[in-house]
Amino acid sequence: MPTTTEQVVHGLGVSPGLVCAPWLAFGTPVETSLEDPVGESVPAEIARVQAALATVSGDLEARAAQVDGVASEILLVSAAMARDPGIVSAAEENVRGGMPTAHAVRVAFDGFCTKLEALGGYLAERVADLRDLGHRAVAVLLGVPMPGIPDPGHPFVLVARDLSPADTAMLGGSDVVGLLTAEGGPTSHTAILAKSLGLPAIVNCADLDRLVEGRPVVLDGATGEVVVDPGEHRRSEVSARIAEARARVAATSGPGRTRDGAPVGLLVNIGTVDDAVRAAAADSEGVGLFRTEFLYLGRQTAPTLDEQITTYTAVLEKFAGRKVVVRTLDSGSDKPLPFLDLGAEENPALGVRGLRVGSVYPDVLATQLEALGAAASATGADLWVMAPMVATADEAEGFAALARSRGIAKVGAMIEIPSAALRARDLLQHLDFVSIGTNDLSQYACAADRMAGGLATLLDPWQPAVLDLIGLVGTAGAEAGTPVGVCGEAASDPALAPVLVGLGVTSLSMVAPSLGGVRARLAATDLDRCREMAVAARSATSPQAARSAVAALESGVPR
Ligand SMILES: C=C(OP(=O)(O)O)C(=O)O
Ligand SMILES: [Mg+2]
Repeated sequence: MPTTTEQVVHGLGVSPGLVCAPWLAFGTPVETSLEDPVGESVPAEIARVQAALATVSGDLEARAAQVDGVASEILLVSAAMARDPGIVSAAEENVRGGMPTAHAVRVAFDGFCTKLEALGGYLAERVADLRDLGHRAVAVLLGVPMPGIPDPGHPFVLVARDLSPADTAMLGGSDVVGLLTAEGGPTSHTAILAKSLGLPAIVNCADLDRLVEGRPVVLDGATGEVVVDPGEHRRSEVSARIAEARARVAATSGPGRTRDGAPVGLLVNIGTVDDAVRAAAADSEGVGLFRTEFLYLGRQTAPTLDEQITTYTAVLEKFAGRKVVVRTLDSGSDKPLPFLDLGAEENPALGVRGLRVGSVYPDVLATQLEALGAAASATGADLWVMAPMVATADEAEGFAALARSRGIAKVGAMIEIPSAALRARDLLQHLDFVSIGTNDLSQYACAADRMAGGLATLLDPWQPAVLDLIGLVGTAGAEAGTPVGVCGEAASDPALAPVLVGLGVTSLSMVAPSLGGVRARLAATDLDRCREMAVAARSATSPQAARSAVAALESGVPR
């Protein structure tokens, strides 16, 4: 029974897991003002500005060297931003104009943030990173501790308004055992990185003001529930549940199965060769989504055929004997590339992105498919290739013909546009498999920008409308005898996994740390129960009601 001092607040659970620990706030940046003292020598102050920015950049580079994969890449991009000549000269100009040095730097960063915000889209999302760099430079100039993750020497739940990628990237080496933020959505970088680190996380929690720093909290990343000041009884109940969950995960291994033995492929999502090296060691049946964008990002020309063959061969070799699903380039919208000029677009998320870029730049798609075909025949790997952002059966047919002409045996499409889900039956006539991208499917089904934390409820994959669309694809797949995967963030939610299986999904692809929880949940649920859960979730009229309806059917199924 809860004690009277307990308080419960709610956010959006984005990385499952249960934890009980004291919470600490993310270090707040120091304020600056025009009233601060001004340095005596302008040249000396300018030199200090340059040194501070170099220190911030160097610090991030050093941190990048301590981590790897996505975290390292994120830090290196931030390090480069701190050296941006435009920012350096704006800060110098402010110093020359008589501003106190730290304030001059702060104002320079604020100016660039405003410009980025005005540009909107992908660039506007970099504002948090840029602001964070400004705070760091100010801390160096004033000789105060860097804002950021505390280091108390014991495990703690980190509480913040939102986290910049640079800070999220450092979570791995810290004592943080859970994350709670006031902002952010289910596909924010905080959510994705927390999941890749296996950290329970809740975002979009409006009630953070009710928390008193240093007090213990119980954070349930599956339900989004936060219990502040848990009583003795609650704490021992949580410890028992954590121990049980660990034991259950440890007790299951190997290919995914429901309790009564129906196979459900459990696969990993990867985005680089480094990811492949790490993920190859995980207990998975292969790769369900290899995002190939990393090969194209941050360069002025497209990667050559040979370069691509080398990369794909390296990844396929890591997964010898297991299937690897590669997605062709998903550029455009939030991933613009300088060598693929698509002109100005009013609404890039609804513009030329994904497979559509292939019709403007057919050589880029043809070269990628040729490289994939060559890598498959060199390795004899079980290669499956799918296109992103397919909207119609004609597009599926065209892509399949092109891929098959390059020697690719298994050709599929991502289902991430409602039209493709509604007419999955037509698409499947041309394809060997489909994989549902729930991140974009939610965005387009509910017309809610996937990066907009304020729209998190609309982006929740438990939205009954999204479940309906997934159900249509599952039914079409079952009729055609064609595999239907899910490779969006929804695949890593253990509570949703049986629902997806009940909707007809045959494989789930996620970051490696999520595999154990999903495998254990499936192993505890019969296929018929999965189907009942799917019906119950679709009968609900809100994500919360869907969760509750499924939880009610879980009695007797260990969580
Ligand atoms: C897996 C997906 O693709 P991405 O997140 O790369 O757009 C998705 O949209 O769910
Ligand atoms: Mg997508």
